[in-house]
Amino acid sequence: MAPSAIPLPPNNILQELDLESQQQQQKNKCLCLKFHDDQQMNPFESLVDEIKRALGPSSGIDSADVDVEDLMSIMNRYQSDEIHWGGFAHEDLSRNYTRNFVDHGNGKANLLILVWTPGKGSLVHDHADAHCIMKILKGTLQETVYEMPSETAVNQPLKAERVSTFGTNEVTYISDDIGLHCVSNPDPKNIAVSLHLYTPPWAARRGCYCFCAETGKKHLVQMSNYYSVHGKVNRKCDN
Ligand SMILES: N[C@@H](CS(=O)O)C(=O)O
Ligand SMILES: [Fe+2]
Repeated sequence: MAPSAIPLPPNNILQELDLESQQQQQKNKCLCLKFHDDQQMNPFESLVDEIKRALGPSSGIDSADVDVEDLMSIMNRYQSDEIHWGGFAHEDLSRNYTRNFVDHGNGKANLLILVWTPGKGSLVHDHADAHCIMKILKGTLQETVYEMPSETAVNQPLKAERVSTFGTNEVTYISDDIGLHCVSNPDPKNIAVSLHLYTPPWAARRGCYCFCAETGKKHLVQMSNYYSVHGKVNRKCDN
């Protein structure tokens, strides 16, 4: 059917043919534009776009209805290639790892690329009541999960539940309902890189707690400062 913006003269075949060809040209133009857009987005950018669509529009920050399995399968489908995300991944061997901001997921999330120094890792920490999905983009990461200590426990060592190793392209999930964790790069020579989706972005707003494994004592750490933002290094970063 002809679009209402272009009225079709019923008895003029030439004009009708002309209109059909105009419509076809318009369709081709649309396809070209779409193709052009897709061509401009590399597969990592398409992944970010897909994550944002899954998170939904910026209608409210609370992601109680977030579909973790859907987000995990979106992240699983992406085949990591450094050429796609290398611009975000800043390494700094003077730190255990760098936190590089990629996107805020329509205001509902924090999407970060972390670059892990060989042999170094994070402190034991919680995730500020948010979902955390992690995909390994390069190398290997080791995760130790601990039981969440009870609020009343004083001077009690944390209980380690399991240690897992994840290789490139693997995806894993943690939340405070599962427990605490720490992550490290076991490779003595090569960096590792991971993509982390936090939703809602509570850690960036409120910070998260780091725990001493021997005593269970915790302290709040601010997580709102990034080593780089959209690929550009932030010289004032202090965490
Ligand atoms: N959740 C940590 C990284 S990891 O150890 O999972 C962070 O955002 O710094
Ligand atoms: Fe974590």
